[in-house]
Amino acid sequence: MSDGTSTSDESRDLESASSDGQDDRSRVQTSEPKGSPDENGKPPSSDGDGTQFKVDDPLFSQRKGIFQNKEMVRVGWVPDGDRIVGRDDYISTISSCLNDAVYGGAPNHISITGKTGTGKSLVSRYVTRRAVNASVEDIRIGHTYLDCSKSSTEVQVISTIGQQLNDEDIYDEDEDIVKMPDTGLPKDKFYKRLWQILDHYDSAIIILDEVDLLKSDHVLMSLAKAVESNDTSCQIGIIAISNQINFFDELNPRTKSAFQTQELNFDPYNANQIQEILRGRDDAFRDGVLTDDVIPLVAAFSAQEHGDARKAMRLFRTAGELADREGSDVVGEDHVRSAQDTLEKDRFRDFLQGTPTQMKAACLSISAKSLYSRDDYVITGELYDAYQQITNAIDMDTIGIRRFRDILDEMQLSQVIETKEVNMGKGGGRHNSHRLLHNPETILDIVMEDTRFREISKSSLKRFA
Ligand SMILES: Nc1ncnc2c1ncn2[C@@H]1O[C@H](COP(=O)(O)OP(=O)(O)OP(=O)(O)O)[C@@H](O)[C@H]1O
Repeated sequence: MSDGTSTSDESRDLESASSDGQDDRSRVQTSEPKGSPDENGKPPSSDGDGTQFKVDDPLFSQRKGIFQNKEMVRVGWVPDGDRIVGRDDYISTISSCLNDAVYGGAPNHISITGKTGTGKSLVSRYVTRRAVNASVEDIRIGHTYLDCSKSSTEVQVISTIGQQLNDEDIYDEDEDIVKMPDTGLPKDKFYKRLWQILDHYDSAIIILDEVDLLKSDHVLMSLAKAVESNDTSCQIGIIAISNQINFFDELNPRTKSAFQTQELNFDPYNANQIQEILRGRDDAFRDGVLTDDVIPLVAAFSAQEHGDARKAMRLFRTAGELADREGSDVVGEDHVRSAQDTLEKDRFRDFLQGTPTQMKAACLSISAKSLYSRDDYVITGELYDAYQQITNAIDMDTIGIRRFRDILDEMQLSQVIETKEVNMGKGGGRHNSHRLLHNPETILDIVMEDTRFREISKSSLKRFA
């Protein structure tokens, strides 16, 4: 279940990646939103940098707070290289693919898959920044980062890329400044303006994150074929990122043939690597505020799914925020546990929002089993029985087992449950068997927020298990 963390101002994050000791002269001036990290990759010390301010109103006093640099535990922050753990091989492969762009040549396209929180975006943005900083004199490299969950139509993609690259006055053949609006032009005009903007650069690295959320892969083909089709002279390198392992295999054949890539699949982290990642950010907090249990516990919670560094980072930050909010001097185990609870509830609320009531009833059935049955895994038929009892108890329509299976598939895809096939022995046949991946009480709390389920309580669930 992706946590949907906002990664706004992504170009700003890319700008913040350190040059790792290299000449930090970016050939491309990108517009810097307020409060962006400085050019050395150091985050702005916006929250609690020790500066003392005097405020006349006695209602408002300056607290010391838990954080000294909260930006460093924001999911989108791109740290310098020595804080990036266990990704040297991927960094090296991606840099080989981008190498020629540094000298004005054509970069290779890259497709990256891997589970959520395995560092795909971070590594892509970090290496891109290094390439931009390293570019030889007079070579102009443009770079953009696009979250396709926010810009998913062809026009949105083209206009967002164009806007991010259109940071200084670029003139067309009639000496007019090229403007890239959000809407209001025919599609071919959007493309024409993008090509005019790209012509301004020798090469461009375009990162398309969550690329599987594009409404159509046509834009991928157009960008990949742009030079060959004489649309632009700019050498384009696309880094396309997806959580879906088969996404690139399933592209339509025309796109696939234009978009030939170096494929990379990012491995999940183990608990030790997650701890190392967190230790690399502990200076986000003031000296001495983190108790010894915090990092191991955050790492243990994130390792429960698959070693998700995104989850770890959010948990780390939220635990600090909770401690901060209650005016505590330290972050302790209890803050991590409360943060885990808060985040899990938020994620479930997001997941269940807008899903049919049937999904909620199905979630209750597996929660009942998880709370009260002895077995970890429950076969589909038993779950369906529990689901039917629940829908009958609250006088709700009951769907057939085929649709119920679809709902279980959706829960599996969203990592609410894990499904495996079991062999029930002679005559028993093979069955899908499911295990809840989350705290059943959390699910219960969220489902109960829907008034239709109010009459079911935790204790009453026992009879459905
Ligand atoms: N190897 C690493 N070293 C240091 N920090 C890391 C590492 N990998 C991930 N992180 C941090 O974990 C968080 C999530 O990483 P990132 O967004 O790159 O993951 P992702 O694989 O792109 O996830 P998603 O598929 O959900 O977008 C970020 O804050 C990132 O800085």
